Amino acid sequence: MSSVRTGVKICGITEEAGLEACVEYGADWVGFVFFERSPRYISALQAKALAARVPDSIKKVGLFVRPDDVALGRVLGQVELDILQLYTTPERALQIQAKFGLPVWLSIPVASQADLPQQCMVERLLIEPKPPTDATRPGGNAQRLNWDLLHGWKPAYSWMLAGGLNPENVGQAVAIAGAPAVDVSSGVESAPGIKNPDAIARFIHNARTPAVG
Ligand SMILES: O=C(O)c1ccccc1N[C@@H]1O[C@H](COP(=O)(O)O)[C@@H](O)[C@H]1O
Repeated sequence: MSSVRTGVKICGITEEAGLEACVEYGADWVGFVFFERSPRYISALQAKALAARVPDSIKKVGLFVRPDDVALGRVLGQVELDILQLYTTPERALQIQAKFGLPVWLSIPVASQADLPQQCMVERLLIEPKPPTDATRPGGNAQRLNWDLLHGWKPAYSWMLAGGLNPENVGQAVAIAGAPAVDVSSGVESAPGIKNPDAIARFIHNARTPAVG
């Protein structure tokens, strides 16, 4: 069992109480969703106000779905982000990384071991379940991956596990999948888009407390 501290990203921050819980309980990254069809969508101006309250020890991640350069430039002109989390093709992700000069995390939808990439050309890959065919967004659906698919998988690049995690299952997910870092949105909410500070506290604690059995 690994004793490495699990990295934690809390995604879809829309208001101060959720952000304060991330700061108080020690999240490594907070995510702002710039995808209008999400219940966690916030404008660049709202993100700017929240970002001003984030200490340097926590990195700010902007989440974009198939963004064009204009949309990215508009947000980045208003909010200081540290990382771009993208739902797009690998080719476009590389283009964006080169053009905007920020580290890129690329979401990889996984349904079987054959979907696990051999290599990574960006800073990190987010390993997530393939969304349901009728989903209106490519993530944030509270849908979990079969963690057994990742058991013993040790890629030579940085990655993170996402999808359907919550305070009750994250310890087991980390133990089975060997995930060095985890990402959560729906699993720490009291309503879509509204984070629950107590759930954030428990999620972060349990992500870093190895589950046994
Ligand atoms: O959170 C959203 O609304 C969202 C919208 C579009 C793409 C991704 C989104 N969220 C990301 O999805 C995963 C898993 O979310 P959940 O914990 O299952 O709700 C997470 O990486 C979020 O960053």
